[in-house]
Amino acid sequence: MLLTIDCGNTNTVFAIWDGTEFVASWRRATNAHSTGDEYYTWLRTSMTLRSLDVEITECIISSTVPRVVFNLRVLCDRYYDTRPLVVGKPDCALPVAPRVDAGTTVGPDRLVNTAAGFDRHGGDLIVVDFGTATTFDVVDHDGAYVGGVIAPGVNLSLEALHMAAAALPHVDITQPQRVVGSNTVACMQSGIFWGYVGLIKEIAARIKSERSRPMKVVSTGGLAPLFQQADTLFDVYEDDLTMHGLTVIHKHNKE
Ligand SMILES: Nc1ncnc2c1ncn2[C@@H]1O[C@H](COP(=O)(O)OP(=O)(O)OP(=O)(O)O)[C@@H](O)[C@H]1O
Ligand SMILES: CC(C)(CO)[C@@H](O)C(=O)NCCC(=O)O
Ligand SMILES: [K+]
Repeated sequence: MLLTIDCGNTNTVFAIWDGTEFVASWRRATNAHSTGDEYYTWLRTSMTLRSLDVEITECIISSTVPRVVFNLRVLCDRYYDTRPLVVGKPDCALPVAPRVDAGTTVGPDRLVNTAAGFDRHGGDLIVVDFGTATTFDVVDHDGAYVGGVIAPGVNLSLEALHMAAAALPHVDITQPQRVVGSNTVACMQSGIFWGYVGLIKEIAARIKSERSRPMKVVSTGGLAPLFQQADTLFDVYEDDLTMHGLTVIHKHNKE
């Protein structure tokens, strides 16, 4: 079975792919100090808790945090006796090469989302991922990643307000009933929520107009449904997009 690992700046998701479907997935905080031994004991325990007895024979990793890769490699090598594919490394081929400025290192999560989006929907796509940052990945007609947009993530924006202003509390994102907040929390939630709705609309519209063609907007990440509630911002939402992309890239390298 294949172990897929999507390591973001905030969270790392581990999932097991049996060739047809994901049989389980687990999420933990990203921590560059976690060792291979720790990952293994945690995964073993997590599997036991679900009465899962599977043999992991292959592994693919996407990591936006380079330092974490070393310990994930140790996990694969020591405990599963396999050399992992690491997205973005020269020995991990992509279905279609990105077309960006020379010397640019595209985030592996964006390359994975591109491969996943193209596999499911074909080309001319905008993939919006609500992670630590909110990214827009532009996928050309042939499936190449050709660039995009990086905006501050929703939770990061809320945290920045709290950190920078003494009188602003820590708040969670939610859809406010009204735009005009009548207390501090409601004001902050309005700024981030409606500001984000505007950001998504404006950026998607400008990408479409800059490329002068219709493009499908695919969203992923836990917060996408919250924004979709307020307005029609995306054509489709897929919570498993990044994990799907890892299986697509793995398959491409095995063919
Ligand atoms: N209403 C909500 N308010 C706050 N957080 C939410 C809400 N709904 C989902 N989430 C959180 O959104 C996160 C979505 O995870 P996702 O993998 O998309 O990004 P991330 O883990 O925050 O970032 P990264 O992938 O960059 O590490 C999860 O941590 C989930 O708990
Ligand atoms: C933008 C993030 C942080 C989103 O996870 C990640 O994709 C990244 O670190 N990217 C590197 C820069 C780039 O993609 O152009
Ligand atoms: K993510």
